[in-house]
Amino acid sequence: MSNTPAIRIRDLVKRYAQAGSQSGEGKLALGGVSFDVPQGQIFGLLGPNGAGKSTLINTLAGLVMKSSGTVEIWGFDIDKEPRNAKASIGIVPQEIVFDPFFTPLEVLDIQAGLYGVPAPARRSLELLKSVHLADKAHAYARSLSGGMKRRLLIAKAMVHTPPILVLDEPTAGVDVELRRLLWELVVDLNNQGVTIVLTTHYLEEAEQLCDRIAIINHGRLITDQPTRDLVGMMREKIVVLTLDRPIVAAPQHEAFVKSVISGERDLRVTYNKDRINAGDVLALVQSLGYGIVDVSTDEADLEDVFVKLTSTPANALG
Ligand SMILES: Nc1ncnc2c1ncn2[C@@H]1O[C@H](COP(=O)(O)OP(=O)(O)OP(=O)(O)O)[C@@H](O)[C@H]1O
Repeated sequence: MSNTPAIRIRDLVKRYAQAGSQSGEGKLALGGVSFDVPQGQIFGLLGPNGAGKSTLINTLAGLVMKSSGTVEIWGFDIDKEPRNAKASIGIVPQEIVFDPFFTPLEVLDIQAGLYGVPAPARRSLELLKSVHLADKAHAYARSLSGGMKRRLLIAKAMVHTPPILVLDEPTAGVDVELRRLLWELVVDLNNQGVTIVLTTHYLEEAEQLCDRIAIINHGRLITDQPTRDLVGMMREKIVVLTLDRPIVAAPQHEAFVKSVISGERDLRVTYNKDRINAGDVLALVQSLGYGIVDVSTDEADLEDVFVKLTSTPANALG
């Protein structure tokens, strides 16, 4: 298992059947996606709404039947060895669903039973401790706060001690404090050797947390890189200048990626930060006889990369 990826996805296609459609043409949610999730990493799966993230995760969870392609989880093909594949992955769903009349301890015991974990091997209390819910072990699930329920979902996904944990939008709509707690939990689990896959809308957190990021858009993989490299891709910086008089023509330079007049006296220059710096840009503008009244700069981050990579319009997918 040492070099096998935790998850291996090849040419994954999912076309949802369209109700009432006679043609067999449905909604193409995944149009042939291939990538690996390396073992031991925190892997971020990002994409705009409707990109296909949930479809992909639900395929891993066995909740969505793929149309074609192969998926291996911990080396087990989900078609050929579904039980082993299922035993190797824990999924934390987006939706919170519990029977309100069970206590957290019962929720975990029942889930362990469903996974065939024998009673002596169950770690329900230990899991509750690890998600800071030990004091709620005997409370009704309905009495838990939203944040507690989310933590219980993480514990529930771990009852069979899977080597891979997948979290679908774990922090959507939760407050900053709880978000931090959830991320700490994720990092703790990862430090214990669990490979983590998560989807999130919070790019700043993905940037801080994930070792590697894949971005999908319109059902296609558009990038899959170490986070460092992805952010490093943005070699561009922007400086916005307000000048002392109307600009006749936007100054150009070979190190400028773009130079545009953004207002009568405003100039917006995108430049390659490996080649020149903001001071050089200012000096160039001044050398053309303009006085500079105001300056601001903009640093690229994952958000810029994301916008840049996902701003392409939908292609032939339909
Ligand atoms: N059961 C379904 N039947 C038909 N179309 C579906 C179904 N589920 C999802 N889709 C469509 O497939 C595409 C991908 O949806 P999916 O939920 O996987 O995207 P997502 O990236 O998870 O989006 P979000 O971030 O909004 O959850 C969307 O166009 C969606 O409308």
